[in-house]
Amino acid sequence: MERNDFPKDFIFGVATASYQIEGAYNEDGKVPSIWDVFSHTPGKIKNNENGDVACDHYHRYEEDIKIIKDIGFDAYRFSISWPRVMKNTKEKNEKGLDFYNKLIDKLLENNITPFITIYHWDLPLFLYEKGGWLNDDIALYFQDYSSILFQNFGDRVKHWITLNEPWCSSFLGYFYGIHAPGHKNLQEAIKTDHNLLRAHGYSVEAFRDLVKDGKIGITNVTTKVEPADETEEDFYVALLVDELTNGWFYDPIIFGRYPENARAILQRNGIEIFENDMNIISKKIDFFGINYYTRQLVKYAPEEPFMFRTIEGELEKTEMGWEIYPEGLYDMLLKIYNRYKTPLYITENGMAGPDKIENGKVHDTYRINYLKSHFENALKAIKDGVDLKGYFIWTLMDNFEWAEGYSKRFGIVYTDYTTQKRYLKDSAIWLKKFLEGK
Ligand SMILES: OC[C@@H]1[C@@H](O)[C@H](O)[C@@H](O)c2nc(CNc3ccccc3)cn21
Repeated sequence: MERNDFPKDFIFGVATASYQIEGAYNEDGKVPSIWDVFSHTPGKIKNNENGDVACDHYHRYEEDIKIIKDIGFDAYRFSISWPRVMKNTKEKNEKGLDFYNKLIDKLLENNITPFITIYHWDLPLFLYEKGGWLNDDIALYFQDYSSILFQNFGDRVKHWITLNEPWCSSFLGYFYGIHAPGHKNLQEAIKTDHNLLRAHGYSVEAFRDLVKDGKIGITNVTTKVEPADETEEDFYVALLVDELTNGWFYDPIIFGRYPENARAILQRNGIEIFENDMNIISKKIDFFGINYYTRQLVKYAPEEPFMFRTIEGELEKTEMGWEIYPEGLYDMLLKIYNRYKTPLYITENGMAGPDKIENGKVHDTYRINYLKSHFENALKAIKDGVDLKGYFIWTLMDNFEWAEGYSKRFGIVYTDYTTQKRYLKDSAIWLKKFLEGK
């Protein structure tokens, strides 16, 4: 497989997120986020690490852009830190806007197309203190914030993603409690997800007025859900879990309603489902972003509240314990495209590996094999009719991996956190050769 096997205008990119790489957590007027508070709370993050410094990208962005350029990527997906550009619900932080203006200009100078993610989990504390995603007003606060970004960057940035993975913000942040703000309440998860989708819709509405020649979408985590065994019961719960983890975040945006089986089982468990603003939520988008990593195997378990439990699979796993399952990428690209008939980008795909540095080298052959096999499945999907426009690798450099702190390395570039030096791993060198084949 070569780069030229992909369509001529196919985009290969690399992705990061503000809280995971920037550091400078309290510099130049940036106010706290819920992740600053969560990571400063003892016991929440492995080894009690935090994003105060991270990869110090706030001060090293020029060097990092040089690396992106050197590897040969067409595009770079990054997120804006809401608390870095807004001091409160009304006042902008000009120094924060300046940082992103310099970043965007440097990217364009290097002929790298910027893709902006408006929200990648770092909610300003001043909004959390007003109820955060539980407060219905947040949708309009998000529209105001989005509009400021569109007005400041929309002249140069034409590809926008409203939210990164509302499933994570709502279910990890408000039900499982392993992400900020660490709540454990299913009704809150359902409520926050509805407000996240409302915020998405209001942002799209503003975008159509402010960036008329731009494209906007939303990124969903997209996991292949499979029955653990070939029994009717396992097939049923697989359908149910697919609706709860995938359909719940895709269907409202295209069909203006939540998937019915998941809805029914939530209501049977006394959960209130929300209907308001479905006309806003389903405002037409230009693409879906798919974050694909692995599959989820489920087993019928009537004793469980939602009749299923997740089973550990037998396939080779990454350092996150996630099975390596490239065929699942093909399956989900076909499923999502054929159901929603909306252009797609893979906005994240990658793996955490047992990366060890020796004499400045990291021999991550496993990551080369991972990327190769997932590229092959993406290409197969294109050949089978999926309108797949691009593929962003997660991630540029090792960074703050949320609850895992710095213990998990997803980068194609190795970060030495004591010196802040960056080292191209073998996977980056392989990609450089692959991308040269243009
Ligand atoms: O975990 C790797 C990346 C993470 O660093 C990104 O910020 C985030 O967008 C992201 N989403 C997934 C897939 N979803 C997920 C599942 C379980 C825990 C955390 C994320 C993986 N990743």
